[in-house]
Amino acid sequence: WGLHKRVGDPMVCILGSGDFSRSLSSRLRCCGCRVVVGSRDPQRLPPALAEAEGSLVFLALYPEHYPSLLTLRPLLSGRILVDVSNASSLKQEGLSNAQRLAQMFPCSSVVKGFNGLSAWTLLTGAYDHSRQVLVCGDCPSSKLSVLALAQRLGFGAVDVGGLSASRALEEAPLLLFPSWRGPLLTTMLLFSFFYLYIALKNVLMPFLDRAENNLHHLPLITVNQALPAVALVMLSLVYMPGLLASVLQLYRGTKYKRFPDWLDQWMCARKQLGLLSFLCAALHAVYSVCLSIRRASGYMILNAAVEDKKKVLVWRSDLYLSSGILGLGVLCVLALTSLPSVGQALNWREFTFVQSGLGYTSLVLSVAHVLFFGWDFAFLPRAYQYYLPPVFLLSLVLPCCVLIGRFLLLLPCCSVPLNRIRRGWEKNKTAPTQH
Ligand SMILES: NC(=O)C1=CN([C@@H]2O[C@H](COP(=O)(O)OP(=O)(O)OC[C@H]3O[C@@H](n4cnc5c(N)ncnc54)[C@H](OP(=O)(O)O)[C@@H]3O)[C@@H](O)[C@H]2O)C=CC1
Ligand SMILES: [Fe+3]
Repeated sequence: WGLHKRVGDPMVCILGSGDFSRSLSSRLRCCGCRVVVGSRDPQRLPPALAEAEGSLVFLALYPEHYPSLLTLRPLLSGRILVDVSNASSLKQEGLSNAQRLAQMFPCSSVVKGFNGLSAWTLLTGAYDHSRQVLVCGDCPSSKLSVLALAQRLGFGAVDVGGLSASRALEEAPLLLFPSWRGPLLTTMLLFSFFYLYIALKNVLMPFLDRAENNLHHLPLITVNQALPAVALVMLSLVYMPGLLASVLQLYRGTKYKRFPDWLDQWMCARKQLGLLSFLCAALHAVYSVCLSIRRASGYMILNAAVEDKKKVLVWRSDLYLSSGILGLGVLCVLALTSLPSVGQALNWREFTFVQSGLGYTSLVLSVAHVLFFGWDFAFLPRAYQYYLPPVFLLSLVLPCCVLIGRFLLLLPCCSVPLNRIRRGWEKNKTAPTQH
C-alpha cells in the first residue's frame, strides 16, 4: 500500500478472497485505491468491513454463496454492491444473479459489471482503455461511481442501462468465440464440399468405373487438394463484401444509408475469414512439403530439365512454387497486421495499403499459383472425367469474379462517382441554394 496510501484515495471493499479478489485488489492498489478484503474465515483475513468507510463493495464469490452474506445486511445497507458473477449456463430461467442480489439486499444499490474480464486481464491487462468494462444498474449515481472506478483502473467503461440488462452481461462471457462462429462454419462447409467432391472424382468414381483402388489418397493427397481450394475461396470471401458495398453505394448514390444486416455481418467477419484462409494456406504449404519429400518429385523434374526441351516444365513448376510461396508470405504480413498491437502502430493510410493493396496482391498471387498448377490439366479431356470439372477450376470461380469486379470498379466511370460518394456526395441532394 505504502506510497499510494493517501487520505482522499477511494476505499474499496472486496468480499471473498479467491482468484478474482486477489487480481482485482492488486490492480486497485496499482491505481492508488485503498483496498479492504473481507473473508468468511476470520483466521485468514480480518473482516474489516465495519471500519471501512468506502461505499463500493465488490462481491468476489459465486452467486450460490450470496445468501451467506445476509448476516452482513446491516453493514452493507446504503453501500454499492458490485456483482461480478457470470451465468452458470445459457438460457437460465427467472432472475439474473444481479437481480436476485438486489432482492436480497433491498437497502443496498446493486451494480453489475467487470464480469467480462478474467482475473488474468485484471492482473496483466494494458492500461489503455481499449478493453471495455460494461456496467448496468438501476441507480444512476451508483453506476457513475463504478464507471469512474473502471476508468481509473485503465479500462474503457460503458453504461449499458438498467439492471434488466444484467442477464445479457452475465451470459456474454459464456459464448465461445462468438465472432468466429460464422467464419469457422464457412470454412468447414467449404472444406467438406471440396473434400467430398475430390473423393468422389478421384476415389469413388475410378473405383466404380474400373475397380481402381485409390483409398490411400484420402488422408493426405485429397486433404492437400481441398485445402488450397478452401484457402482461395475464403480469401475471395474477404474481398467480396467490400465490392458489394461499393456497388451498393454506387447504385444508391449515397453512403449514408445502412447496409443490409447480412452485408454488415459479412464485413465484420472479414478479419476472421482472412485468418482462416491464411491457416488453410499455411497447412497446404506444410502438406505439400511433406508430400514432395515423400514423392521426391523434385528430382524427377530436375532430371527432366537435363533434357533441354523439357525446360519449359521446370519454368512452370518453379513459377508455380514461387507464386505460392510469395502469396503465403504476403498473407503472413496481412495476418500479422491484424494483430491489434501491430495494427495500432500503423496510421490509417498504411493500414488500408496493407489490408487492401497487399490483400489483392496475395489474391492475384494465389490465383497465379493455381493457374500455373492447373494449366496443363485445364485442356485435357481426362480432367473432365465423369463430367466433373477439376477442383482448381471450381476454386477459381469466386476469386476471378472478385478480381474482375475490383478491376471494373477501378475504371474511371465507377471510381470517380465512388470517390465522390465516399466524400459525402449524394445523388438525390442538390447543393444548397442561396436565397
Ligand atoms: N476468476 C475469474 O477470472 C473471474 C471470476 N468472476 C466471478 O467472480 C466470482 C468469484 O470467482 P473466483 O474468484 O474465480 O472464485 P474462487 O473460487 O477463486 O473464489 C471464490 C471465493 O468465494 C468465497 N467462498 C467460497 N465458498 C463460499 C461459501 N460457501 N460461502 C461463502 N463464501 C464462499 C471464498 O472466499 P473466502 O474464503 O475468503 O470467503 C472464495 O475465495 C464468481 O462469481 C465468478 O463468476 C468473474 C469474472 C472472471
Ligand atoms: Fe498449391
